[in-house]
Amino acid sequence: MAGGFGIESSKKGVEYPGKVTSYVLVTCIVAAMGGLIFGYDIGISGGVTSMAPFLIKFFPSVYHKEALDKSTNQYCKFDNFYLTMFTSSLYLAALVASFFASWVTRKLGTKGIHDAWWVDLFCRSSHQCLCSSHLDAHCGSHFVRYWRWFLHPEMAPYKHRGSLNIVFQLSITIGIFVANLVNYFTQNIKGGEGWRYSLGGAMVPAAFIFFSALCLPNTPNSMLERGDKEKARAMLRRIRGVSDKEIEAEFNDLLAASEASKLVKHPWRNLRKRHYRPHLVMAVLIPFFQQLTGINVVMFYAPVLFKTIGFGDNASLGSAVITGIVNMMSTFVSIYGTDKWGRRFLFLEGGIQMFIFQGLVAGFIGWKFGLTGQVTDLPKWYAIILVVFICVYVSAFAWSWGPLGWLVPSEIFPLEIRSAGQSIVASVNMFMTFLVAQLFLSMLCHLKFGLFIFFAFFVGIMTVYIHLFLPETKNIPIEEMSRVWREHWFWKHYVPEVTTDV
Ligand SMILES: OC[C@H]1O[C@](O)(CO)[C@@H](O)[C@@H]1O
Repeated sequence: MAGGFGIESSKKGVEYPGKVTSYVLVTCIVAAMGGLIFGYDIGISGGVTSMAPFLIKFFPSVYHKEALDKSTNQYCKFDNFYLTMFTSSLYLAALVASFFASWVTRKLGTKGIHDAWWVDLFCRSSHQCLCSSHLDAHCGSHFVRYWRWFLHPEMAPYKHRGSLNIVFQLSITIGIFVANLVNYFTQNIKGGEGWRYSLGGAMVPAAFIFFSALCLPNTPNSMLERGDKEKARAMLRRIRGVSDKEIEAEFNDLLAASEASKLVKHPWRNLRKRHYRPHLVMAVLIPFFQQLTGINVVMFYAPVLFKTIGFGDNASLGSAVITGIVNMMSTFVSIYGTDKWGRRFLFLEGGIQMFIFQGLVAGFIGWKFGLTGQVTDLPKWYAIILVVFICVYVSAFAWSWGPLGWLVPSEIFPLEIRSAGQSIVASVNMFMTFLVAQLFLSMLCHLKFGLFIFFAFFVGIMTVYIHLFLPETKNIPIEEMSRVWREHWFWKHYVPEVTTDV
């Protein structure tokens, strides 16, 4: 039964039969393609903004400061409000969209939201054309992108839920890597128009998603929410790949949860109730902290960052490809380990590793660039070590906060507050992503190498926070999740044994 709700399941540790059917796999893969396009957008803009022809065309003042004025303090050479708006505006659009996603999901079901991808395709086609104006609006089509994956945790058998869910993050990292690679090659296109291909390339995954979205099914939960009982049963059977009889227990639990959730008239108000305090706190703090790892400094601005520390054009974009590969490959560690070692272990290990290597990056940059940001010669070994440090930091994020920052929130909400809770997660994530994207270059200019100490400080805090407040959620069916709070040393004061008010 949905955790923290009146009709709590008494079957502690209940096991529902189910296989990883091809249906589950295909559904997860197709849905995860949403991540691909998200990742592409993350990876593409930083590379483009480091390309001279792009800067000359749209940001000539930045170009002059960066390329021509050799006396410039290195920390500040890219600091420009409009340049960061070019990247951050995407996440502002996504923020607005994530508010509507909850409503659309309830009205149209999960499939309705997938089908809204045509909006995306349309916007992407216009994207490249619009690029000839000063600040490309970037299109508000991020509408549903961040939302959709959350709707699927119940489709995976709970013992594999972690690994399957992380396919979404994996696809984000693939998207980022592809974008890095595209930038690396387009920068050399003759005539200086390479950036057009980079930005226009986003249409490819958009088209893929449009066509594949047509085959995505609704989840059983979503069908139940809209009253299609028999269809929901058939879908659950298909997804689990077992007989009618074997899904009976799970179906009845889903049904009861769904009926209970229909009684809920005010999910937003409910979320503020005391026994949902742990959920609310996690919904805000997990995405908040995920972005305060500073990961998007590397993901968005790696080429700009590498140029800042003295790399040439090719080396900057090449190094971004390397961080992209590391990010992608390390996500497999999480896919392998999350259901084996648990969420807490990965969070804690990843946090400690990020803390150490962010400190090293800060120390290393500070050592050569000091407070003035003036530097004359940078030996090759220095550059290599710095890239290695950044890669070790990225790998830690990629097997911890990256995937788990989505996975854990997707599995802790009981059905009756799920859409409201997940709306908060997506909104906080997008808001923080926007802030980091918008403020990074200016913070680098003012805090200098201390910026990496700033992020390391938050990584320290979030690691302690996880240690103290996040219960282990591996191998717990979503319907039984409330017990992890009831058994937690702190949250048990908020989540009583039986809760009746909805
Ligand atoms: O792989 C790195 C990417 O992962 C995310 O945290 C999303 O989970 C993005 O904000 C980041 O750019």
